[in-house]
Amino acid sequence: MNISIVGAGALGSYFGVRWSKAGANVQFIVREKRAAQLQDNGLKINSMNGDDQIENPVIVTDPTQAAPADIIVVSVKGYHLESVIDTLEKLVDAHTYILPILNGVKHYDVLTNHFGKKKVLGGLANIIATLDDNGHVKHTSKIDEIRFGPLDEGQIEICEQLAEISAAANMTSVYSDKILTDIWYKYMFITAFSGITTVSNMEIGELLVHEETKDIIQQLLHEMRQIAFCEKVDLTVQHLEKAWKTLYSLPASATSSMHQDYRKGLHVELEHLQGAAIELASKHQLDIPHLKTIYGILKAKISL
Ligand SMILES: NC(=O)C1=CN([C@@H]2O[C@H](COP(=O)(O)OP(=O)(O)OC[C@H]3O[C@@H](n4cnc5c(N)ncnc54)[C@H](OP(=O)(O)O)[C@@H]3O)[C@@H](O)[C@H]2O)C=CC1
Ligand SMILES: CC(C)(CO)C(=O)C(=O)O
Repeated sequence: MNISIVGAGALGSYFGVRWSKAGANVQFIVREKRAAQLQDNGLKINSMNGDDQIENPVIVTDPTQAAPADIIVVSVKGYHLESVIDTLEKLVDAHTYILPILNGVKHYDVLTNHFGKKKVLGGLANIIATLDDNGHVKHTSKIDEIRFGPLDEGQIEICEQLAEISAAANMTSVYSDKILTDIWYKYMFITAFSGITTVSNMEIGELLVHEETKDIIQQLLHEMRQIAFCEKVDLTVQHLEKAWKTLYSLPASATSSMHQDYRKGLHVELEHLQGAAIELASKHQLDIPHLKTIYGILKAKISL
């Protein structure tokens, strides 16, 4: 299988290396700075599930020079999505599918508006990873799950092919026949988790102490569930319980990637996650006071 990765950051590099080692032809579509780093240092992953590396990754800076791909994995941050549309236009041909693995849902509208619903597969990732100063992947928990599935009947075959190569890779992969629900479950979870950790600048262990704080998290999850319902995605009470259980299962020092980015002074996906949720709520005239409060405070904090 030929896989192009657009966004060779933490996630794109991690899964790209694992697929490559399983026998896929993987090329990384990158900008000049990342290209230089990959040429100088190679592509390595340091992982609790086993280190791995590609000495000479296939690096492409001009998308018109890229080899045709069966699947283009999009793993940029939400705020960079618009900037890769041009690149994707040069990469997509009649046979190519796009697999986004960003958090959130807003990118599905952007991608399907440009490329059509038949082209865009459903995907998400559950992993805690970042790039170190050498541009190597630091994967810091046992979880390294990529989850994907068809959003359209015509996508079943390509998802099955991806499942086959992924099963041979040293990572966890799940072919889901209810990927839209999975994407929304993750969106509910991450919007609450990233919102509360970033706004408070606190880790999860510190946040699960007082009933009053826990109530805010519950309300955030509940508001996200209401938005999902209006978008015709039925997140059940069991989904809420699962989110709650997951929060309790995390080590006390765990936090969201948004909070980690905030602490490093990096740009955060506020508009892509909480901002987009507020837009959807407003379309459905839903009252979501907790999400709006978190968003309003974060907006002020990140513009400091
Ligand atoms: N990190 C994590 O643990 C998790 C992240 N996620 C989600 O996955 C998504 C990706 O996150 P993550 O991997 O951490 O992000 P990173 O910031 O590590 O990687 C994003 C990469 O996209 C590249 N990029 C941006 N614009 C372009 C462009 N125009 N052309 C080519 N490459 C480009 C950046 O490269 P450059 O160096 O050129 O800027 C960067 O390397 C996010 O939505 C995040 O929320 C989900 C689960 C866990
Ligand atoms: C919660 C986690 C680590 C799960 O993948 C995540 O998606 C994030 O923090 O962005």
